[in-house]
Amino acid sequence: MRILLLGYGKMGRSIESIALGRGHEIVGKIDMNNAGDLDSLDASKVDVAIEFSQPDAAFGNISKCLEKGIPVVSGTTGWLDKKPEIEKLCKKKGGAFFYASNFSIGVNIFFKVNAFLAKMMDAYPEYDVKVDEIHHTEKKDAPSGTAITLAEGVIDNMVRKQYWQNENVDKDEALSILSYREPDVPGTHTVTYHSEIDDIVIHHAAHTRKGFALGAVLVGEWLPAQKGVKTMDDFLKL
Ligand SMILES: NC(=O)C1=CN([C@@H]2O[C@H](COP(=O)(O)OP(=O)(O)OC[C@H]3O[C@@H](n4cnc5c(N)ncnc54)[C@H](OP(=O)(O)O)[C@@H]3O)[C@@H](O)[C@H]2O)C=CC1
Ligand SMILES: O=C(O)C1=N[C@H](C(=O)O)C[C@H](O)C1
Repeated sequence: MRILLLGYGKMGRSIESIALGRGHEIVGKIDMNNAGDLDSLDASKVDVAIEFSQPDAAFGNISKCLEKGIPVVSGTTGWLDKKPEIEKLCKKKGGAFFYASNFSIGVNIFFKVNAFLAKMMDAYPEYDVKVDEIHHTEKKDAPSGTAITLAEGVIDNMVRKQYWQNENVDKDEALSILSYREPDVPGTHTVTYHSEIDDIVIHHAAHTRKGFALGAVLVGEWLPAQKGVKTMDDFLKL
């Protein structure tokens, strides 16, 4: 597979290492310094683009690739207000686009457990629920994309929670997401149900970025044979 890396920071480098180990070729690396090179890129030399850049760069990167007919795997968080536009462009161009807030298999299992637990806890209003996330201090967005997906999983399955806020809020209908930044933490997420009597806690802690990077490469191997807007549910069939 000939892979174009959009974003060559912590994730781009980790994806490069996994991709080379699986026998793939890296045909280009785009970061802030050479972002203009994407405009003149020859799309016939690329099978798939893997995009882990930053919130203000993702939309431009992805739309340029889709315009050129390059399938795109994106993991950048913090730009999702513009995702509907990308999905429209993908359909218009007959292309392939994949987004996930988290590419780790473990987190995607955790998402399913979270939705199941929220449905069960809907019948027990004595429990309040919150989401905590901890990431490294260089992270540009808050809350994390993963925390937002977890919050959406609760809200979709629990009648009493209607929206999330990125602060501690004491309202029955609001779900608090609390964000913490600490050196070197790859990504830790916790969902806690608290009552006067006890706590029920589900927790995922990434030990390294390998799980995110491997997931992105595996999706990159799969996506070029697909058409349309795809998600982890299409890929993993959990
Ligand atoms: N979905 C998932 O599973 C995961 C998602 N992420 C997300 O991926 C993104 C990247 O994370 P991470 O690698 O840790 O961040 P880094 O800050 O380490 O890397 C970001 C990279 O993007 C580059 N960049 C900046 N502007 C552009 C541009 N216009 N075009 C292309 N590249 C550009 C930066 O270049 P320069 O170095 O020159 O500034 C840098 O190389 C974040 O949004 C993060 O939340 C992270 C882990 C897992
Ligand atoms: O920025 C990161 O590092 C991570 N970002 C993703 C997110 O915002 O959820 C995924 C992972 O937690 C690491």
